[in-house]
Amino acid sequence: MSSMGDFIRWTEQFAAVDPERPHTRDVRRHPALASVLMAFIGYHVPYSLAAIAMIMGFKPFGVAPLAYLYLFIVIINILAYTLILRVRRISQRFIYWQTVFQLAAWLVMFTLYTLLMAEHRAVALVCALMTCAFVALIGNWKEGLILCVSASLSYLLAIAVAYTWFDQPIDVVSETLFLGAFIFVSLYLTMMGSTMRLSRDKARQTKLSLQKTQAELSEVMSQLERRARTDELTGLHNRRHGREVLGALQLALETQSSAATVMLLDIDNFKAINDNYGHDTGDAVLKTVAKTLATLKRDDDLLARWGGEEFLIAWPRTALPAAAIIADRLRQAVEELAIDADSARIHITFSAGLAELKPGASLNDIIKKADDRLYEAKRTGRNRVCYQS
Ligand SMILES: Nc1nc2c(ncn2[C@@H]2O[C@H](COP(=O)(O)OP(=O)(O)OP(=O)(O)O)[C@@H](O)[C@H]2O)c(=O)[nH]1
Repeated sequence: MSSMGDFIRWTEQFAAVDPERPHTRDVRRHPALASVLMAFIGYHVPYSLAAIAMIMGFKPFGVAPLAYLYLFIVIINILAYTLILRVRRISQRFIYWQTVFQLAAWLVMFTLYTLLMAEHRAVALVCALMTCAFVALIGNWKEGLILCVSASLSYLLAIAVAYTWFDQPIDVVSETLFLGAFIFVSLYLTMMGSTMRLSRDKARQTKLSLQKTQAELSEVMSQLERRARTDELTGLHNRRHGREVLGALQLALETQSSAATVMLLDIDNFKAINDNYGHDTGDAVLKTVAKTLATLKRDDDLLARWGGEEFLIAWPRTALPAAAIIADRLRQAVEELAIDADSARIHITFSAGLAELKPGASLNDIIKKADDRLYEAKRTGRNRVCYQS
């Protein structure tokens, strides 16, 4: 872990609600109970244990173990507050409850240490300062201020109790200086922490909105890309994308020993449909033909709208004679269509030309060959498939 940020992120992940088991660590339903537990884990238990240990005379190395213990307590507080940071986003009520228990904890802590071990009062205050600083970093200035004021008041109260009822000697000047320094530094840290938090939140916000914009942008890009490859009317591949797929198919033939065939088909007398029934009916006919061809094709067959009332089909792993059989089946399927238009039923046919897709040959030449055969089919009576065997 290289920095405090990494540490916070790690503990946030640690404290994150498990989406598979949302009830775990989800304190939304019981903020008060969760807050009591948190306060006990964070304050009362370690402070009480420390106090009990020292009351029982656990001072094998003088003051040093006490300092380590404080350090341990501060680490636990940091973890507890990191959990709060997580929970804050869920329940604002939680943080209020937490603050109430913090006030109680300060009172218990200062009173205990001031009464039992006056010489360690300063250590307690330094730990309070560290906790304040951490709260300021993850919380907001209000919480930092509440902590700072409550710590100062607890300190004053503890001194008053020690002086009045326990006859402890009090050095007013040094106590005042120490408390003044505490208030000054903790307020400074609080303000600094809140500024840091604000800018961190802002950076997080900016990052989120950037990520959102990026996601929207890539969605628009993929939509545009899809549109650039698709024919709007029929939903089939358009000519540009069809050509690309055809090129790839031809390239693949160089390493395969199989054959592939291309077919260009053109709906017969389509102009008459437009003229007699209108452009919308013409569009509907195109869509019906496209749908019929699409339902009869295999997954890796290429079907594209080549332009106007012209379509291109390419069959991989299919030699010319086999393709001719498939083409004729398609021709029959389209011939059997009955498309409703106004009060009439439209019957259509298509003419088609086939050409073998050969590796190394020019794609334009191959398409031209299929086109020549298509016009041969038109010339020789339409509703037929022509190819050069
Ligand atoms: N409704 C509609 N018509 C289109 C579309 N694209 C092209 N056309 C029309 O298709 C007709 C094609 O007519 P022609 O090229 O003369 O061919 P044809 O009438 O099919 O005659 P043959 O091909 O010789 O059988 C033209 O009237 C075009 O305007 C389209 O997207 N929708």
